[in-house]
This record gives sequence, C-alpha cells and structure tokens, in this order.
Amino acid sequence: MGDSGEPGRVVQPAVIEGRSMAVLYGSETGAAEDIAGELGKTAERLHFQTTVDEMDGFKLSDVLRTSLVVFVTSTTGQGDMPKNTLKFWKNLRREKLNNTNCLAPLRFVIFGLGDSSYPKFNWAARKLRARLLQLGATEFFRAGEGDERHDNGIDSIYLPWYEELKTTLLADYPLPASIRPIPDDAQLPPKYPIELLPAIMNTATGHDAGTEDERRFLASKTKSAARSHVDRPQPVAEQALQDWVRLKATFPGDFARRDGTYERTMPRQFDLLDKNNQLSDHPEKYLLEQQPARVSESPPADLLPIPGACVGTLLRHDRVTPADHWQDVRHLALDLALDEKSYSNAVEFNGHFTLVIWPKNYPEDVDELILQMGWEAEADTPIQLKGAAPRGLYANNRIASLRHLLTHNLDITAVPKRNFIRELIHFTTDEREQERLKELIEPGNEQEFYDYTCRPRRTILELLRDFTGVKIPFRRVLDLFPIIRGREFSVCNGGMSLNEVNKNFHLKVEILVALVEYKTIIRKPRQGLCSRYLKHLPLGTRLAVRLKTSSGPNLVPNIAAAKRPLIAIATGTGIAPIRAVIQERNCFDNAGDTLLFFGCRNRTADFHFAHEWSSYPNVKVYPAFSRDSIEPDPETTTTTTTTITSETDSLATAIAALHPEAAAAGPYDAHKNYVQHLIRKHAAEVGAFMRNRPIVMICGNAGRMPVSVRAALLDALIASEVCADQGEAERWLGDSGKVTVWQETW
Ligand SMILES: Cc1cc2nc3c(=O)[nH]c(=O)nc-3n(C[C@H](O)[C@H](O)[C@H](O)COP(=O)(O)O)c2cc1C
Repeated sequence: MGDSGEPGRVVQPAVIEGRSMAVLYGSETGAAEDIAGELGKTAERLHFQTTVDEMDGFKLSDVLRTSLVVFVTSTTGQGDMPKNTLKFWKNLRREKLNNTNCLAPLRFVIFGLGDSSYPKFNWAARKLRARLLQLGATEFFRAGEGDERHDNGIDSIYLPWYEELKTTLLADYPLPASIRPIPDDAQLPPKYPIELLPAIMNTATGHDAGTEDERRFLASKTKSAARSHVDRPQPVAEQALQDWVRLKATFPGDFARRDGTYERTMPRQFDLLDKNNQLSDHPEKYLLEQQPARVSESPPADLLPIPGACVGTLLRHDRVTPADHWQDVRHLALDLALDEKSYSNAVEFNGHFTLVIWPKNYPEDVDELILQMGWEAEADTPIQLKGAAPRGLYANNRIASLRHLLTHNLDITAVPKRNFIRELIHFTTDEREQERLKELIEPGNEQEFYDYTCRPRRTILELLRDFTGVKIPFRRVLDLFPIIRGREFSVCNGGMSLNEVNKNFHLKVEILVALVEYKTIIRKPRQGLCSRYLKHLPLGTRLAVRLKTSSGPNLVPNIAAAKRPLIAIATGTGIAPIRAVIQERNCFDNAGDTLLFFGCRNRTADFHFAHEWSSYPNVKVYPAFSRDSIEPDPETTTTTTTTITSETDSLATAIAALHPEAAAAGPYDAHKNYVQHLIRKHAAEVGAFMRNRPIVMICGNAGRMPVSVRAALLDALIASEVCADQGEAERWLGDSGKVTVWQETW
C-alpha cells in the first residue's frame, strides 16, 4: 500500500522546463473525450506537463505557450465541428489572422473521429488541420482519421496510430538521461481527489456532524446502509457454481469465448448499440426476454445543478409499439418551464430541437458497488472536491455523499473503456487478476477486448463482479468512473404543438425513444442506462433537462424555407425530427409539399404517427414495411394518404439500365421493401421535387441506410432525367444551391 492508503506506488510526473502538452478535444457524445483522456495520461507518463480540456476551454494564446498540442475531434451534424469547439473555431477563423503565419510556433497533431457513411467524412478534423497549417503551424506527427464503420470502430485506426505516436514522442522529444517514463505499474496522482467531510454541517439533517449526536447518527445511517446492501443474499449453490466457473476460467479468452460465441456468429455492429436513442435492427442478436428487468426502488428525483437546464415535468409516457413487438418505443411529452429569455429564443428559433436528459443509476446498483468496493463506512458521509471538478460533473462543490455522487453523476453501468481497465490493474493485489487485466488491454488483443466489453455490452459493474479482488479507493472515483452524460433526443414536435401547455414561458416537447434493451448470453437482459431510467419514469416526475437547438442549418427559418418542397426519408425513430419539421412548416400558409419515405417493419406495429399524416394535404407518405407483404396494399395505403402512382414503363427501363442485376430479380428490387427501393420506384416524383430546390432529410439508422438512400436519390435524378449521368447527379446532390441535404443518423 502507498502512503495514500492505495495499493501500488504513486509517481508524480517530473517538472521539466519547456515540456508541456495540451490535449484539446471536440466531442458530442464522449468518444473523442475518452481518447483525449487516454492521450493525456500517456503524455503525463512521458513527463509532459499535461492539460486535457475541450477546445472551448482553451484560449488560442494558450496554445502558443504549449510545446505540443494534440487535437482530437469528432465530426457532427453535416460535417460540422462539435459544439464544444465552436468558440475556439470561430477565433481561429478570424479573417484578420489570414496571411499572418501567427501559429508558426505551434507544433500539433490531430486525430479525427468520424463515420464514413456521412458524405463529409471527418470534415471537422480536416477543416481544423487545414486552418492550422494555413496559419503556419507545423504537424509533428501524421494525422489519424478513425471511422465508426470499421470492424473495431474507431479503434481500428486509433490504436496503431496511438502506439506510433508514443514511439515518436519518445524518439523526437527525449527525456533527460536521469528521467525515465513512468512505468505502467506505477500510478499517476489523482486529478480529482475527493475528501470526506465528517466534521461539517450535514445539510440533509441540519445536524453538526462533528457532535457526538451527529457521529452517532452517521454511524447508524452507515450501518443501515451497509445492511441494505446484503438484502439479496446469493444462494450458496449459485455462489459455489460461480466460484467454480471463475476458478476454471483462463481469462480473458475463456470468458470472452463463452460470452462471445453467440454474437460472433451473428453479423457485426453490436457495438453500435452504445448510441443514444438507437436500436439497430437486429433483434436476433439481443433476444430480449419479454419480462422486464427486476425493478426495485427508483432513482431519487433530485434535480442536478445543470447549467442552462430547466425543469421538465413528464406529461405523457406511452408505449407506442405493441407489447409483443420486439422493440419497445416510447412517446414521451414534457412540460418545460423556461425563463423568459430561453422561451423567446426557442419560439423565435422555429427550427427543430434536441432535448438533453441526464439519466441516473438505480439504488440497487449503487448499493452493490459500495459493498463490492468496501466503501460502506464512507458511503454516506458528506464529501468535497479538493480541486476543480471534472468537466460535465454537475454537482455542488460540497456533495451530499459518495452514494449521491454514484447515483447521480457517475456512469457505473457504462461499458468499460481501455483506460478504466488499465487503472484497475493498480487496485487489485491478486496477481492472476492483474495478469488478466493486462492481457485484456495488450496491443494485439483488441478482439478479446471487444469480445469481453463492447460486444456483450458488459458494464463496469459486471466487470467488477468478475474481478472481485479489485478495490478502488473511494478518493479515486472521479478519476476512474466516467461522468454520466446527458443523452440527446430529437424533439418530435414543432409549431403550434409546442404551445399546448398554455402557461407563460412553458413549452411542451415530445420525444420518441426506442428503448435500448437486449439480452446477450451473459446473465441478464441489458438495458441502456437512459432506457432503463426512462422506462420506469412515472407521470409527473420532474427532471432537469436542457433544450438545445439542433446542429446544422435551421430548416424552417422563414416562410420562404417553409415553401420549399421536402423529401423526407426516415427509418424507425428517425421520424422524430421529420415530424417536428413538418409541423413547423405547416404553421405557415402554403407550406411546400412533402414526400415522406418511411421505413419500418410492420404497418400495425411501428408505423409511427401513421394516423397523423392524413391531416396534412401537402404530405404524401410512401411507407416501406420490411416484414409485411412486399408491396403495400394500394387500398389501405390510400387511407393513410399515400397514393401509389403507377410508374411509366420508361422509368422502369431507366432504373433497370442502371441496375441490371436488380432488374434480373424483378422491377425495383421487388423482393425487398426498404426506403431506397421506394425512392427508385417513385423516381419521377422525386425528380420533380429535385427540380424545385428541395430540402432532403435523411434520418434514422446509421451505416448502410444513408448510403443506400443517397445511391437511390442519384438513381432517381438520372431516371427522371433531371441529370444525364452519375457525375452530374452527384454534383446536383452536393450543390447547396440546388438542394439542402440534412442527415441525422445514429
Ligand atoms: C448526428 C450525427 C452527425 C454526424 N455527422 C458526421 C459527419 O458529418 N461526418 C462524419 O465523419 N461523422 C459524423 N458523425 C459520426 C461521429 O463523428 C462519430 O460517431 C464519432 O465517433 C462521435 O464522437 P463523439 O462522441 O466524440 O462526438 C455524426 C454522428 C452523429 C450522431
């Protein structure tokens, strides 16, 4: 044990004059932030004085005072910079900096995170890199571009890039002969240590914790809290079996094999489930059991001090898919109480919003972690941060207790990242566990790591169950556990419907949420943290939420925009932003026509908002039911306003000429019924819209869907003779003077 009471040695990086590094990230959902955190730790081990921060937390002038800067940024929206880089980016783009060579002293490197199914792949990183070079900065190592579409996601490109970067840093920035890199078996000092405050006023009770009374009170509270952890004793036989299995395991291969066999035989993409509001269309991979996971006590309703948040009260909470449907989709409505300024900003915006919700952990999970880590004695004592709080931690400086922090702020059910596992090595004295943990993150073992973590979506809590020797010192929790991030949901209503609450400065917002629930072969059915939290939220619950304007262009800024034709293509809950935009457009007189291509499984199960479209005479719907009979029945389809037009022979011939292989199987891929097939089928109408400067929205599943939809739009442009060939069609679709394309896929 070190003198801090922690196992292992703690080594402070040396202070070496002129050796500093800033790792600056731009991140929407945390992937780039994780990578920045890992790079920051590596830099510390190489004795760089290191700062890790979002780009907007850093001034341009500070960049020049740092020896090396590593930029890590994802791309969002339609090739846009993430929100937490916009200030920095605006500064960098100032015209007066042009031709000044003002960044000549800067040595930098950049790693981008993107998704190649978007046409503007990794544009944020590319734009940033181009501007830095233009202003005279020098790249000290090659840029990297991670792609979510690769087999192991971003890691496929990132890991080799990271290893090479480390080697380059050591070679090009050698340490003085007397100083060696901090080895992996030594710990870095904590960045966000917390301390217990037994002697301060306990705000919850009003008692002075320093008095005899308070000490007794806290002691009894702690005791009962400790007792509450063991309210679910494990049957002896079950325990013995688990111990035996663990003993026999040659980890991690054995665990991974047992856990991964099933998934490995299925198509990939399992890791995509990590996204918000998303459930990829492969139910056979997660085989959700119909009985819900056991629900105990709900998370407490405390409202966190989230900047820019308002209080939302749950007005509506309906499951909109049948109980026997594989996917549980919820339609929620909240009454948001805004201040006057936020209200008028929102009303003036006219565009479409996202709602950010911060989920919480369930008390039973928190209890389990406390017991497992042996934190019973400290769990209910007030705590205080010793220094600055990590970004995104929305808590008062003086926090009610460790239990409170674990419930409201720390994501104890996240999928463990490599960095987390690396740190755990310091906190077990069991050599076999240390070996297993090391093996898991060793270069070359990426597949094992994926099979053990991402693919079965094993949670941190479950990992700690497998490594019972790990005891994390409570002072380190903020350094180890990820912070619970707000989850963003596309608001699915707009226009007049926002004002249905009828109270001053209140807005009614609705969201459509596909609950992320599935079962892998390891133990229990899984639910995303937010899905589990939302699923059991009773009406009337008050939540701290943030209403954000969506990234990218506002699609309905004025009447002229509302009059433009709209080609909307959605799958599943991707209908959410489209419904909002249709409602917003139809607040204006003579709003333009809409062609809506909507893909789902069944007319009766997940044709979301089907009954609503008939109230808009300017909206024509073409539904693609992938699991119903191949061709929608014209009779019943017209009742939902869709008129199936019979296509001309010449159009069919034109499509067949473009895709002879499909034509051989029958016209318009007759064996399939996805949105892209309907776009081709109705190419004449699509073409007519294309001639009139339409807005094109593509929303829903990421991956193949947007790529196939774009290919179908190109085909439609050619088949309808708007464009002569593929090249012209591509230029047409890429020309913002002819068409505005807006994509939101996840
Ligand atoms: C709404 C949305 C828009 C996106 N737009 C792009 C894009 O235009 N180009 C791209 O390469 N990747 C795009 N992506 C993919 C992200 O850059 C990628 O998933 C990245 O790993 C996210 O990192 P983050 O969690 O740090 O934001 C988009 C993702 C989402 C959810």
